Parts: sequence; C-alpha cells; structure tokens
Amino acid sequence: MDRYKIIKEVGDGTFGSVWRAINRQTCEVVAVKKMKRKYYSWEECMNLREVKSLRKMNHPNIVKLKEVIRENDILYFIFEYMDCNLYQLMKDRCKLFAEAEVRNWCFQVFQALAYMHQRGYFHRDLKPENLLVTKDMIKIADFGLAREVCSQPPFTEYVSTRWYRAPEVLLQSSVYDSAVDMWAMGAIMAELFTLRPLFPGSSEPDEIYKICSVIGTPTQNTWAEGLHLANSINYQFPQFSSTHLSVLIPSASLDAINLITSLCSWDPSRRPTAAEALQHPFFQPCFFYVPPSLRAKGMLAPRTPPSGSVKGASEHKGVRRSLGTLSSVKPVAASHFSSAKLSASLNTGVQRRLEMDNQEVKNDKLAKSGARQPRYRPPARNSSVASVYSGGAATRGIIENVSSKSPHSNAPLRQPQQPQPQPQPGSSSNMKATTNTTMVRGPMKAGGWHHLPHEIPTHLPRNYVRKVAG
Ligand SMILES: Nc1ncnc2c1ncn2[C@@H]1O[C@H](COP(=O)(O)OP(=O)(O)OP(=O)(O)O)[C@@H](O)[C@H]1O
Repeated sequence: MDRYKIIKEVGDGTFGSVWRAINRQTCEVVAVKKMKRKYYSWEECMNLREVKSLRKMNHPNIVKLKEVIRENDILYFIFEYMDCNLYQLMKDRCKLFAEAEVRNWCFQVFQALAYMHQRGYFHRDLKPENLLVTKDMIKIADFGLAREVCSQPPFTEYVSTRWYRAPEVLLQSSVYDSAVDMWAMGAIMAELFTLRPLFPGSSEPDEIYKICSVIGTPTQNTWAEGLHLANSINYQFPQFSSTHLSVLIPSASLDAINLITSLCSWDPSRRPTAAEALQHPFFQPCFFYVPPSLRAKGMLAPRTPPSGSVKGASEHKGVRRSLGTLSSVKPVAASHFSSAKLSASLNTGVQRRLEMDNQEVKNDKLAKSGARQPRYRPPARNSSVASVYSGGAATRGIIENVSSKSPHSNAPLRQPQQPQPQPQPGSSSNMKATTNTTMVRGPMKAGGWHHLPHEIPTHLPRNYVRKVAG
C-alpha cells in the first residue's frame, strides 16, 4: 500500500471504509476500500462476490476495480475515484433536480444494469449511496451483494437495503432475480424527483405497509404469486387503493411517472427489464444523444442532450402540476412500450423465474383484519425541500422513525399496526443508509409475528441517522 498516499475518508460502509488516495507513481486519484474483516488467504479474497463479479464487468457506468491488495491480512480494493454518491447529492438540496438530469442518470444506470443482467449478474443492493457521480457520469458501485442470476436458489442471506427492497424479497421469496434491481430503480427514480424516499419503511412490515399505501394492496390480478407468498408466511396485507404517482411526484412528467409505475409493479414479471426501460419514451431524448467521446470534431452538439451538468443544470421552478389533469391519465402498461423497439443487442436475455417456492413456513398466525389504513405520506429529506411541496397536504413531508432500531436488528416481517404519522419537519438531513449484513433470511420463527412492537415514536431526535436495513 506504500504506493498510495491516503488523503481522507470518503465513506464508511458495512464491509469497508473508503478513502480518497493518490497513486504516488502515476498521480492518479483513486478510491481505496479497506475491508473491515481480515482475510488470511488469497483464495478467500478471490472468492469474494465483489471481486468475482467486478472482475468480469467492464462498462463505463460500473465503477472500475483497478487492483486488489492484501497486506498483513488486510484487504484493499483500489477503485477509480468518483466525486460523490447520489444520496450526498440529494441530501443537502433545496431545489429539485431538472428532469433532464434525472433522465441522464437513470439512462446510464439502466445501461449498466442491462449490461450486467445480460451477463448474468444482478446487484441486489441498489440505493442512492451505491450510485457514484462525477460530473455528468454515474456509475454503479458496491458489488458486495451481487449474485449470478444462474446461481442456485434458494437465496437465503440478507438482501438489499430496506427502502429499496423489492416486495418479493420482503415476502421472503427464495427465488428472485434481476427484477429486484428494477424495483430499486423505480424507488430511486422517484426519490430523485422528490428528494425523499418513496417507501421509507421503519421495519420490514412497515416497508410493505408503505408500499401498499402508495401502490395499493396487491390482488389476484396484480400479483397472485405475492398473495400466495404472503399466505405462506401468514401475512395479511393492509388494505389500500393505489395512488397515482403523479400525486406523490408532482414534478415528474407523465413519461417519468409511467416508467416509475412500471418499475414499482408488485409482480416482478411485470417490471420492465433494464433493456426495456431504456426503450421507454421517458428516455426518448437520450436516443439521439451522442457521448462526447464519440462525437466527431466539429460535430454539432445533439439537439436534445440528456442533461446539463450536475452543477449547472437548470432547476425546476414550478414543481407543482395540476393534479386534476394528471390524475385522470392512466399509466401505460410496461408491455406497451417494450416490445416493438427492443434491439437484439440490448436484450438482456434474463429469464424471469415465475415459479415460486412454496416452502412451508411455520409461523404463528398474525393476520389482523385488513381495515382501511390511513394513507402514508413520505418524509422530506430536508425541510427546505418539504416547503417546495407546501401547497398540498397530500405531498407534505412527514418524518418518521428510521433509527429506532439497530441496523443490525433481526426483526422479522410482521403485521404492521396502524402507524401514527407525526409531522417533524427539518429533522432528516443527516440520513445515511446502511446495509445489514448479519441478518439471515430463512423460515420465520414461530411467534415472530406478534411479539415485536411496531415502533413509530412520536418524538425523534433532530440528528437521526438513516438506518434502513433489517
Ligand atoms: N470508487 C469510489 N469513489 C468515491 N467514493 C466511493 C467509491 N466507492 C465507494 N465510495 C464511497 O464509500 C461509500 C461506501 O462504499 P461501499 O458501498 O462500497 O461500502 P460497503 O461497505 O460495501 O457499504 P454498504 O454498507 O452500502 O454495503 C459509498 O457510499 C461512497 O460514498
């Protein structure tokens, strides 16, 4: 490690701390990820998912692993350096991002996902903290949980940060696939528009509760397999009708709303693949975009570039739209945009696993009656943003507990009781998501449903930390 001069810490994750450093020989700025646990052999290191998956990936929107160093049983990953992550960009913002900026980022991430899914990998822990940004470029990082699509289910270990966790994972399906990344992208895309998480559950049951309160309770029509999964663990969904996402994301265009709606489909098989998402009309301005590196000298800039630069982008001035007009627009099903335009080269070829494991899970019954619940409203990431939405109660921020539990809590999914949303403006600016690595997903323990209280405290510390795992 003598070749690297460590400058400063830029991140502290579950598995490692990340440092900005300079290669003394080449003067190149790099990110050094120092793993927290010790590694006593090279074989052990080479078996790490992060190494195995990243070594196979070479894409402009996937952060490059340059080198792996083991010294004194400590493992270091040397990555290309990126300026910041998406969460850092969002947390201190007062103004919303321009839609072109959101489009540009999402287009790049979907390209990386299409590449990766096509090669048989899915990430499983997409969240704003794992999307790294330098100027206009965005790259997927942290492949610690990446898994080969063809690896054999059941997948039993912990997967993904709660707020971005797909419902099939929450309901303990042991067979899931790249569609979990698409769900996460729907939640991230929505958050890029509003600067607040779409489904900020304070526990696993609360996560499902939040999802139901936004996209409505699943039915035989929308996700028969989900009802089956819920049944097999004695879970009863709270009863909600769906809200048109334009109500919750008033600054987004109808194309954006339509794409987010498809991505956040209960049924994994109804979510578009990454290749299909790239063909969505939301990305139409990107179809004509020629990356600067490919532009011939003297060539005119594309008429509709995907975005301005991160710093110089124009902002949305008027973020509210007429809800009357928007709510009358029906979302178009994913299949309506996906089929015709798919190019063979973009097709991921990822097989969706529709057959679900009917493993018997012996739980105590939990089912409380599914009476209509008060609709959940997502919290603001910071108070100044909440004020942007101050025109209507339906979009005003509500801060809710996200820190009362340890991120390493092993609390199982259980029936949520009615939450008591408490307006707490201005207390969410120090949030940081972490990933729980200790939780082992497996059959429910008897009694696990009833006995843990559903905690929604009415008073929150001002500087609470965004702990969303577990
Ligand atoms: N290549 C990089 N360049 C700059 N910063 C980085 C880089 N890689 C990671 N970081 C920063 O460090 C943080 C933690 O990194 P990473 O997610 O890889 O660690 P982890 O231990 O796997 O975290 P997690 O708890 O999310 O699993 C990131 O959110 C990011 O802010």
